[in-house]
Amino acid sequence: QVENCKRQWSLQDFQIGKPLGKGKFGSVYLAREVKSKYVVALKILFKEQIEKYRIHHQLRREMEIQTSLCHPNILRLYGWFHDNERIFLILEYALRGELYRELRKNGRFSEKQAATYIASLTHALAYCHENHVIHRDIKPENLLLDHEGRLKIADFGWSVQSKSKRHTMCGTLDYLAPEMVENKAHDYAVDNWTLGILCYEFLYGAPPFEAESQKDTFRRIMKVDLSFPSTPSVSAEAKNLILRLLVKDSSKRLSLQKILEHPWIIKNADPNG
Ligand SMILES: Cn1ncc2ncnc(NCCc3cnc(NC(=O)Nc4cccc(C(F)(F)F)c4)s3)c21
Repeated sequence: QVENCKRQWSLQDFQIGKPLGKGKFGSVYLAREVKSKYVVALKILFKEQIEKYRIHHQLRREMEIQTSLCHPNILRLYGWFHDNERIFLILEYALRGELYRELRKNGRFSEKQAATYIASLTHALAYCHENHVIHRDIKPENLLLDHEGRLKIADFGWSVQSKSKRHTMCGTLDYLAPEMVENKAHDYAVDNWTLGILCYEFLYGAPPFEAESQKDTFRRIMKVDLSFPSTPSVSAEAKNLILRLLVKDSSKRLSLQKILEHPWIIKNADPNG
């Protein structure tokens, strides 16, 4: 009979390899599906943690969202399974790991590399927004690189399927848009703000509103207290793009389409991602 496409996976189907990373709710391991020898990443979450923090609805939403998204710059969630105490996410394996390790290693990226990453992110976010998904938690830790150095957005644990405005407070401090900091209703434009934050961080090596305390970072975000250090020297076009994204009024932020048409992106981004 025809093999049912949504076959039930179990731990016996996989050989577990080296740990790839540790998260708050569980760890990720390299793994290989025994029959096909296909290499994946296996994220292991503990049910008792998921229940304790009452986030099972988020996990269900992530499954729905992630299994419906298919884009070269979005890390695939192939499926999932569970046993008595754990939930396993079967994920696409990104061989070159977390982008922020590259960023910390190099200090910062060249304008060509930064523009290529921003263009890939913009394509992925445009695809998400077309599918009514706001990621809301785009930060270097959630960006992975595959074997060709292509950027993959991962961890939709905080994303939402949104047709209306959202209120949930989430995400790390440095990347929060003003309307999220004020816990106001927010929409897709929060991801545009975050692109501005990341563009700055890729070029200067640190996010623009970094401060000693959370309070100071909040204050700097609310004031859009942005300054460009004299070193490293960054092109005027790059600064122009950052200034067009880090705008407090979310309706005035450059649209994803306009980012792809921006002179700095046209001039510097590698079209092959
Ligand atoms: C480090 N690394 N290196 C190579 C590599 N290749 C692939 N993946 C890696 N890492 C895993 C990336 C992730 C993708 N999707 C995730 N999803 C998630 O973590 N979801 C999640 C977690 C906790 C709570 C909730 C809940 F309940 F709130 F919804 C949801 S994590 C890799």
